[in-house]
Amino acid sequence: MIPQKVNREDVTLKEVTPDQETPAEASRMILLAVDDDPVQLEIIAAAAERLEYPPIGVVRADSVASAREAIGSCKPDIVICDNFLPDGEASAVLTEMRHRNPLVPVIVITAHESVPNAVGLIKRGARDYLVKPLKMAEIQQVIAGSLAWRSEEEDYADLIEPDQEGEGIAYSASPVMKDALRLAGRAADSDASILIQGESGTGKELLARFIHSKSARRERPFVVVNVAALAESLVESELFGHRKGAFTGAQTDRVGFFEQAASGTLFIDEVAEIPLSVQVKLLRVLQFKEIQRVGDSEPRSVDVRILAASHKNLDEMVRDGSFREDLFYRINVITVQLPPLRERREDIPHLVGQMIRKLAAKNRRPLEGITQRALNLLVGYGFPGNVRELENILERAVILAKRSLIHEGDLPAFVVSGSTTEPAGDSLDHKLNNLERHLILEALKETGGNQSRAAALLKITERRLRSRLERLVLENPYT
Ligand SMILES: Nc1ncnc2c1ncn2[C@@H]1O[C@H](COP(=O)(O)OP(=O)(O)OP(=O)(O)O)[C@@H](O)[C@H]1O
Repeated sequence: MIPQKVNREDVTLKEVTPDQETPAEASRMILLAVDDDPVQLEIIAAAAERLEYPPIGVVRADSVASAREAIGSCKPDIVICDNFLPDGEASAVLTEMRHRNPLVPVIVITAHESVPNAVGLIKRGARDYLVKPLKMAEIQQVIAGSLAWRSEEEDYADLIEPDQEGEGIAYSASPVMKDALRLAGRAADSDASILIQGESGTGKELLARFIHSKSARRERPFVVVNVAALAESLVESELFGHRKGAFTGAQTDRVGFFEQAASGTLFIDEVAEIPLSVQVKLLRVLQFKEIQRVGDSEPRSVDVRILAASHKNLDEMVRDGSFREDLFYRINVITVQLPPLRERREDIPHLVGQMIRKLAAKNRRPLEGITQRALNLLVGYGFPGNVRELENILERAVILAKRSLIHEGDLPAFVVSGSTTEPAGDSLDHKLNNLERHLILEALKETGGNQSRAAALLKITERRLRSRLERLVLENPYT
């Protein structure tokens, strides 16, 4: 069975003014029912649809494969899945759901004799189980219980506590992130150089500021230099300064970043971009704590703590000779690896809360929070641009929102239909895919989902548009 697509018209709020909006409309949910027995599917659907609150749209699937597809395309808020399916077991559906969005409750249907098996699944993250033969009242109870559990866990509007400033590193529940923060906190007070690695937008600069603020140098300057933003020929003079007349264009003496950071911390962002010829000079600075301005014959002593960051794999660069091994060991006394956001999805609700508060204040918008459905879509999105991308998406939503909560319709189309759960966000191919996805979705939105007109807008044939949609694992969310 091809997972039956829920009609987004049914589940998306359209133009609803704050006065018209009821709490029920604000939190319309999607239930994915997975069973190869059509009778059981009907019982689940009837039970769900008869629940008065919250209103639920039901998507049906009859195999692991079609459930996987539906999880990707329909972004369920709750899953009820039979333990045994023709092509596999509920555990496969549970794994897929937890990978895509660990906050979505999964309920397993089991025969009486297989209850121990279902209990095993609960240990692996399933929310509850239902024993056959299914009874409407029990299904409704389990659904209501699971969703109540969700709102207890994630009372999103309340995440925005009045006394939170919304600045700084957000609280994290992710074990990997906690380890990274613990390590950074322990190393902060030493003078050791720290290398912060992580994809773009994972918070490397924010972490560097955190380390500085926890160090004995906190009252001294924190200076940031982004090497990628400097012309290659100027990296040396920007870092170390220059004397008047040292080269064409050096009209005055200039203090470099090292001297600006005297007694404080210098954060060298995109350290991998330092040309080899300057790397050897940086190594000398770290060894002897002396810098030499370009055009100067005398070295000057400097006392600076170095924090460096890169989204590139410096190990690999050392191996291929584009980064000096001795410099690598100097700047890498301690390495803190920041995980991509898609690997710590459990932190998204809290980040969202903190950011909405900050952005609402910044943009002077009376925003109170986000609907459960909209948050659910964010948790399920891939975030190739990590926390920075989340912040950009929320800023747009805060500005667009017509009501006191951010709704699904305030999120960009690529989040709603999002298929960016693919790995690694840094390659050119990945970025191009995202751009293409974005442009296609914009065209589809503009034409109300009409593919032939969207293709005309994009100046490609409809056939080509269809093949693009397929290649990008994208479906037309406006049909
Ligand atoms: N853990 C976090 N808590 C709250 N905000 C965060 C967190 N991580 C990142 N941000 C926010 O996301 C944005 C990007 O963070 P930052 O500039 O530190 O990332 P980066 O890894 O240095 O990016 P790049 O590699 O592109 O320089 C910033 O606005 C920052 O405040």
